[in-house]
Amino acid sequence: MLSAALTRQLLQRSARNYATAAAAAVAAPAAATSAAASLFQGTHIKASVNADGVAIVRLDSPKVNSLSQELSAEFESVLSALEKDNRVSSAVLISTKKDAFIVGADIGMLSAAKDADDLANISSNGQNMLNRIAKSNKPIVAAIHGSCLGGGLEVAMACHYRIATVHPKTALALPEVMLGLLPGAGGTQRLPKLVGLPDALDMMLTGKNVRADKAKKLGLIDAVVQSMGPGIADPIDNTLKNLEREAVIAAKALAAGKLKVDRSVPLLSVKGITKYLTEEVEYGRNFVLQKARETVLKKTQGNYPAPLAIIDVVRAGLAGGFTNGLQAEAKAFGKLGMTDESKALIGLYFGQTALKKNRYGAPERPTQNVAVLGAGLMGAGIAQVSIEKNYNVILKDMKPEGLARGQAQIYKNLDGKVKRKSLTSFERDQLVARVSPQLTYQNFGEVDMVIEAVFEDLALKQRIIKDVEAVLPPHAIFASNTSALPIGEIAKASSRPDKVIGMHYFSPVDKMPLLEIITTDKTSKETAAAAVQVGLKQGKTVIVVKDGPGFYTTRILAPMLAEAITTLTEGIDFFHLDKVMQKYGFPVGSVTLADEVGIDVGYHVSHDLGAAFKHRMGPGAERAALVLKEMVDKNFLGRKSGKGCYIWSERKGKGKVINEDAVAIFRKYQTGPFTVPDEEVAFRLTGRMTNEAVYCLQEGILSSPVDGDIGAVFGLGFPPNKGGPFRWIDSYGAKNFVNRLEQLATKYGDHFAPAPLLIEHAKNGTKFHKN
Ligand SMILES: NC(=O)c1ccc[n+]([C@@H]2O[C@H](COP(=O)([O-])OP(=O)(O)OC[C@H]3O[C@@H](n4cnc5c(N)ncnc54)[C@H](O)[C@@H]3O)[C@@H](O)[C@H]2O)c1
Repeated sequence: MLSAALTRQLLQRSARNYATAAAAAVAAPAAATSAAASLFQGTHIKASVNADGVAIVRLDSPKVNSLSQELSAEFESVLSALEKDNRVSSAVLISTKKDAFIVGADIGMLSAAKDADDLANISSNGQNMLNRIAKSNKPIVAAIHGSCLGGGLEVAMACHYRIATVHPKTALALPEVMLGLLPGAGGTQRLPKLVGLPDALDMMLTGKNVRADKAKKLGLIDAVVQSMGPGIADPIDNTLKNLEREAVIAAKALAAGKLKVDRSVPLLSVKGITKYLTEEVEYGRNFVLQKARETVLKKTQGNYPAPLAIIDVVRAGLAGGFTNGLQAEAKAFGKLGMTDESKALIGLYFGQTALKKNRYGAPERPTQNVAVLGAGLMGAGIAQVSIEKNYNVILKDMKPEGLARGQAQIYKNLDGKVKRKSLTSFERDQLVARVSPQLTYQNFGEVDMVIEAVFEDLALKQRIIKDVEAVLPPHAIFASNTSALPIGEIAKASSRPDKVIGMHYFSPVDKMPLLEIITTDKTSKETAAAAVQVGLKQGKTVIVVKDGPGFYTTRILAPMLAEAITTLTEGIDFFHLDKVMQKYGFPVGSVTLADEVGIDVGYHVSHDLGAAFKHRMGPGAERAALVLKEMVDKNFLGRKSGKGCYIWSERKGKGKVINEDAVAIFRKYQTGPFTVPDEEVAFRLTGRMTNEAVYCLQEGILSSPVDGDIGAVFGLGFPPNKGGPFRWIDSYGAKNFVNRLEQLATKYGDHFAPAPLLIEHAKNGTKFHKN
C-alpha cells in the first residue's frame, strides 16, 4: 500500500497537474526526455535512461503494440540492458500509442503454431519472460493508457507497480476465453493473487473489460491518473505526459525504498475473511471453483472447453503452488489452441477484423446527413446508432404516434446508458438533439442517405422511393431495411437505381452487431462504398451480399425454420426443441428465435422463400406457411404481441410458459409421433441452414465464406463454437458432411441433398477456408 505521505504527494501533484495542464504541456516536457541517454533502439521498443536512473521503455511497434515474436525478442534485450546497466535503478514501461498499452498476443503467431507442444512452448517462453520482469531487482512500473488486454495485462501484472489513466480508452482485460484460449503467460496465476479468486474468475471467464477506477478498487492496479478534461489543449498528450511523470516518480520512490507496496489484505476485514475462506481453506476454494464450473456448464452447455480449463489451471496453482500452476497453464494453453472451438473463434476474430475494412474503399462523397423513414422498432434503432456516431438524423414517420413511440425508444435506450454510467445526462441530451422528428419531407434537400424502415410492403416501398426521390438531392442514396423483399424490385420504382441499395439491420439494432448490405446489378460502387462506410461508422460488422430472395441471412434461416416446424409436427415439444438447439450451441432455441423474429415475419419468409426455392425448402415449408398463417390469424405474433409459441406476458419469475393454443394449431398438422435422437434433430436444422449457405456461395450471393460465417453467427446466432457454416464444414470434413446429408435425404427427402459445391469440396478433399 502507498504510504500516506506519498499518497498525499501524488494526489497533490495530480491536482496541480490537472489544473495547470496546458501550461505544463508547454513548459515542462516529461522529465524522462529532458536529460535522457539512449539505452536501446529497436523497431518495437525504444528505451532511454534519465538523469535520476529511471529507464523509460517505450513500446512503439510500427502498427499496433502486440506481443509478437519480434517485440518479445526486443523486450528480452531491453531486460538484459536494464539488468546490466549500472545507471539504471528502476524502469517505466509505457506505450507511445494514444489508444493502447499492449493489445494482446499476436494471434497470427498463435494460429501458425503447428501443434499443441509448439503452442505450449510459446506459452512457457512468455511465462519465462514475464518471470524475468517479476524477479528483476530493479523495480519496473507499468504506465497504462488505452487497451491493456490479454498478454498486455499479463506483462503489466508481472511489473512491480501499475498506474493507469482514468480514461474511456483505458480498459484492462484477459479476453483469451473469447478465442477459446486461456491467459498463457502467467495470467491465470498472477490475477487471483492480485484481485482474489472470485474476481479473478469473473474476469477470466467472461473476458470483460475493467476500467481503471474499478481496477484500482479490485487491487489490479496500484494508482490512477485522472485524464485531462475538455477545454485543455491536447488532452490525451497531456494525460500521457502526466501518466509518465507519475510513473517516473513511483519508479524512483520504489528504487529508493520510499514507496513500499503492501498488497496484503488485513485478515479481519470482509475482504480478508473472504480471501482466507476462498483461497486458503481448501473446502472454501473448492466450493468457489465448483460453483464457477456449474455456472460455466449452464451457460455454455459444455460446448466450450476454455473456461473449464481456466478453472482447472487456477485450481492447480492454488493447490500446488505458482510453478505447478504455470506448468498446468502452458500445457492447457497448447491443448486449447488445437481445439476446433478455438480455431472457430479465432476464425471469427480474423473475419471480423477483415470486415472492418471498406472493401470498396472510401466513398468520394461520404454521408453526413441521414434520414430514416419509419420511426418503428427498426427505424428508431437505426436513428439511434446513427446519432451515437455523430450523424444528424431526420426521423420521419407518417403518424405522430409513430414518431412519439420512436423518440421514446431512443430516449429510453440512451437513458439506460446514463443509468449504466456509460453516458452522462448532458451527452444523452446532446445526442437526442441530433434527431429531427418530422411528419413531412422538409429539409430532405440536405440529406445524403435515406434509410427506409416502413412496413414490409413492396407497393408501399415503391411508392415511397418515388416520393422521396422528388425531394432528395441528385447524389443522395436510398437504402432499404427490408427483411426479404428483393432490392431489385424496390429499385424498379427508382429513377436512379444505381443509388439504391439494401441495408438489412437486425433487431434490436443497438445491440445486434451485424449489418447485411445488399447490392443489385445496378448498384454503383460509390453507393456501396458510402453504405459500407455508414455501417462501419455505426459500429456494425458489415457483410455485403448480392440481391436475391431472402438475400443471405433470411434465406438460410428459412430452411432451418421449416425444419424446426417439421420436427415440431413430428411430436417434439417447444421446450425440448429449444433445449436441443441450445445444447448444440445456439444462444436461443429455434422456437424462441421464431417468437423473437416474429411469427408474421416467419410466415412471410416461409411463404416467399418456399415459392422461390420450392424443392429445396421441402414439404416443411408449405406446412410451416400453413401453421404460421393460422398463428398470425390468431395474433400469436411472438414476443411483440405477448403470445407466440410461448406466452411472453406470463413469463416473469416462472420461466417460459407454453401457449397451449399454439400447440393445438401444430397438432392439426401432426405427422408423428416419431422418436428422433436429439443430435439428429439438431443436425437436421443446422445442416439445412449450412447447406443453403453453400448454395449462396455457389450462386454468388456470398462473395466469400468469411461473409457467410460472420453473417450466420452475428445475425442468426449460429453456434460460435462451430465458427459459422463454412468453418463447421471444414472441421466436420466436407466428405463426412455430404455423407450425413445424403443419409438424411434418404430418410427424409431431397431437401437434404447436398449442394453441388459441397460435393465438389468433398471429392477434392478441399476446405472452404484456407486457414
Ligand atoms: N422487426 C424486425 O426484427 C426487422 C428486422 C429487419 C428488418 N425489418 C424490416 O424493417 C422494416 C420496419 O420494420 P419494423 O419492425 O420497424 O416495423 P414497425 O411496424 O415497428 O414500424 C414501421 C413504422 O413505419 C411507419 N410508416 C409506415 N408507412 C410510412 C410512410 N409512408 N412514411 C413514414 N413512415 C411510415 C409506421 O408508422 C411505423 O412507425 C420492415 O421492412 C421490416 O421487414 C424488421
